[in-house]
Amino acid sequence: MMTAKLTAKNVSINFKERKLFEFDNLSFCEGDVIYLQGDNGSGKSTLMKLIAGIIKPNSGDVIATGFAPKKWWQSNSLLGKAVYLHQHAYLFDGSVEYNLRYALPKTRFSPQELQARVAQAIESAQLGSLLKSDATDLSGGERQRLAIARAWITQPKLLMLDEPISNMDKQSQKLVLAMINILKQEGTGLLISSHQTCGLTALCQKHWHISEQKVVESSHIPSFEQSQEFHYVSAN
Ligand SMILES: Nc1ncnc2c1ncn2[C@@H]1O[C@H](COP(=O)(O)OP(=O)(O)OP(=O)(O)O)[C@@H](O)[C@H]1O
Repeated sequence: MMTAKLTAKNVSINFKERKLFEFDNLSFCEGDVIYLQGDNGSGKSTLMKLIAGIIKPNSGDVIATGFAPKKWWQSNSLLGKAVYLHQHAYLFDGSVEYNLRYALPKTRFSPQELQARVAQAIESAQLGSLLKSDATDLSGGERQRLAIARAWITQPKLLMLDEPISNMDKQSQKLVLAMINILKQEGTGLLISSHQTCGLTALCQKHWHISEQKVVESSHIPSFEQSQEFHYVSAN
């Protein structure tokens, strides 16, 4: 099977008169684990929405290759090719269990495999005691764990996680890190945004940095320890 890949070329994004960022060529494909870094407001979420097909660039294109062709009656848009997990997780009205089981990928897994995957997600995200709770009653960190567990079950080819562990305590961060690590091992392409380095960024192999209105790619991942020290100093 061909590798699923999204390539964005000659992109520029403006909001009214203000240029947010531009770049010549970036691609995101299965197997990639990319750390997307940038200050608050630099455009990390906007870049993810562009790749997800939620917004269109002012100039440039995003091209998808390696995906199954759509049926003739379906529009061949970018939407749905890469899953975008919003910073503030969107959940459905209903219980945690309903949220986990909603729209499961019945074509990719057998019913037994799916059952096992759901059970593993509940265990990994420690949602067992919350299954019957209303998703709207969850705490912020629990909601994020649920949203990630749901994405984990579906094992998308490409997954974008927008600040996935912000506002999480250490224990929740550890759970999420372990789930994301499994997706990495399964070959899911991951694009992970964070304004600061964290345990997650240590999993990454590529670095996209939005700085001075440009998105720059490199293979150098800023180290986690260094930045902890930096934050310690800057907090005082
Ligand atoms: N639809 C829009 N119309 C106008 N301005 C927008 C729109 N979407 C985003 N912006 C602006 O673009 C800038 C970048 O927003 P974005 O959410 O992409 O940043 P970010 O890097 O993800 O920030 P943070 O780290 O704070 O989440 C912000 O100043 C925001 O106000």
